[in-house]
Amino acid sequence: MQQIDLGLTSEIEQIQLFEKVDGGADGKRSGQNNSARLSYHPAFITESQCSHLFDALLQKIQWAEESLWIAGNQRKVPRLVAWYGDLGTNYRYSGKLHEPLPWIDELYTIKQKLEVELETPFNSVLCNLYRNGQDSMGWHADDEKELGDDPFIASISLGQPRAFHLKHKTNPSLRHKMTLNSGSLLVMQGTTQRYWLHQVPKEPKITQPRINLTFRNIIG
Ligand SMILES: O=C(O)CCC(=O)C(=O)O
Ligand SMILES: [Fe+2]
Repeated sequence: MQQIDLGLTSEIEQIQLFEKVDGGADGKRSGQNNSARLSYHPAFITESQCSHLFDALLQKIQWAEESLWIAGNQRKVPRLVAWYGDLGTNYRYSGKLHEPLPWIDELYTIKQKLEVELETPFNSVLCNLYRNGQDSMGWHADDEKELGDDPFIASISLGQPRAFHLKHKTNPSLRHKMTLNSGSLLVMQGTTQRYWLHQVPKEPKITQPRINLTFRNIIG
């Protein structure tokens, strides 16, 4: 495996945390798992590495255009996507089951760094390319059954900073907005996917591309 230096881990900083906002924990869960926790590490990948990594991923990832059938009409998904992972980590998105592409060095290196820093395993990554501000991802939760209960998701952003919104599934007064900068890591854990939705809204004025990598652990 090619070694890629992703920079100093001492720069990691936790600045955001949702705690005990759900009010809906089922009695089986206790302690930390009861909360929807979000932590943001603004410089997980150093600035000097970001542009090199962005260019490599833009070129090497097998970006694909997906379509969705909505009420009998075929609609293009407004971004390019690719799914990488260990053999067998099949994942359903855009209404289709996807088999993983084999790891490329850059993605594998980030996966290993995340596993060390966050002390949790990842066996796959969903890659999204937002070509400009017309590309987006609508409200959803990463709550597919393949991810198990309360999945731990590590989201790396490179390139154009984009807005990231969260809203509680049933309490509309609970909302959170943030910007995901280049080189940042956003960790979503606890009950985030159970009680919250997230989106990357369109920002029509934006002309520059962004790559987002969400590392996941597919179970079984
Ligand atoms: O692009 C992002 O920041 C979010 C991506 C996302 O929510 C997903 O891949 O499920
Ligand atoms: Fe998501």
